[in-house]
Amino acid sequence: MIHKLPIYVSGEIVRGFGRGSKELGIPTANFSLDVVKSLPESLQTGVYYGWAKVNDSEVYKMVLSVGWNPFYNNKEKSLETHIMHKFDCDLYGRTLRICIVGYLRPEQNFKSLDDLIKAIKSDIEAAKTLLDEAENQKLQHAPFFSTKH
Ligand SMILES: Cc1cc2nc3c(=O)[nH]c(=O)nc-3n(C[C@H](O)[C@H](O)[C@H](O)COP(=O)(O)O)c2cc1C
Ligand SMILES: Nc1ncnc2c1ncn2[C@@H]1O[C@H](COP(=O)(O)OP(=O)(O)O)[C@@H](O)[C@H]1O
Ligand SMILES: [Mg+2]
Repeated sequence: MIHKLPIYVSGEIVRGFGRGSKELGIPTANFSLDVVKSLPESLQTGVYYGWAKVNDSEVYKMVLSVGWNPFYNNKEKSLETHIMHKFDCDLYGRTLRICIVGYLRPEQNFKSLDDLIKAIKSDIEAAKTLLDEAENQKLQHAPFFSTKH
């Protein structure tokens, strides 16, 4: 069964393997294992799009990867958000809030790093367009993003 969307998740940004920026050129803000374990069982692994906010920033578009990163064969499930905004410094320790709006595709293995990068870039383009739809635009104004913490 596919979990009903949107769902809202928040938590501290922690360190991953450092591959996102160095190997892919696409940084992903990782949540802790505690947050990953708190996800509903029925949220299937794969690639999603939605909205993201870091501490009291604006709300930005994002793409999200949920799973074991088959290309790297990770041992722990991860929940990683690429925020579509250029930040001047790193975000470790800050609070990330995300609204998961829609599903794009299952996680895949790829023949080369270049193919993985191409797939993620195409996810980013798809997410940009989908998030411009009126129904999805509304979600960036959800009360979840405006409450103080
Ligand atoms: C939009 C998006 C799609 C992704 N799709 C895949 C995928 O299909 N297969 C895969 O192995 N990893 C996928 N990843 C995860 C990357 O492999 C991962 O972000 C990278 O290894 C960085 O990990 P790190 O945060 O531990 O450094 C995706 C990441 C993003 C942001
Ligand atoms: N646009 C962005 N989206 C996500 N993380 C970003 C972004 N810009 C800078 N960062 C920083 O880069 C880190 C992610 O890079 P990455 O190489 O995936 O490292 P890690 O493996 O520690 O998650 C984030 O934790 C954050 O501190
Ligand atoms: Mg990361």
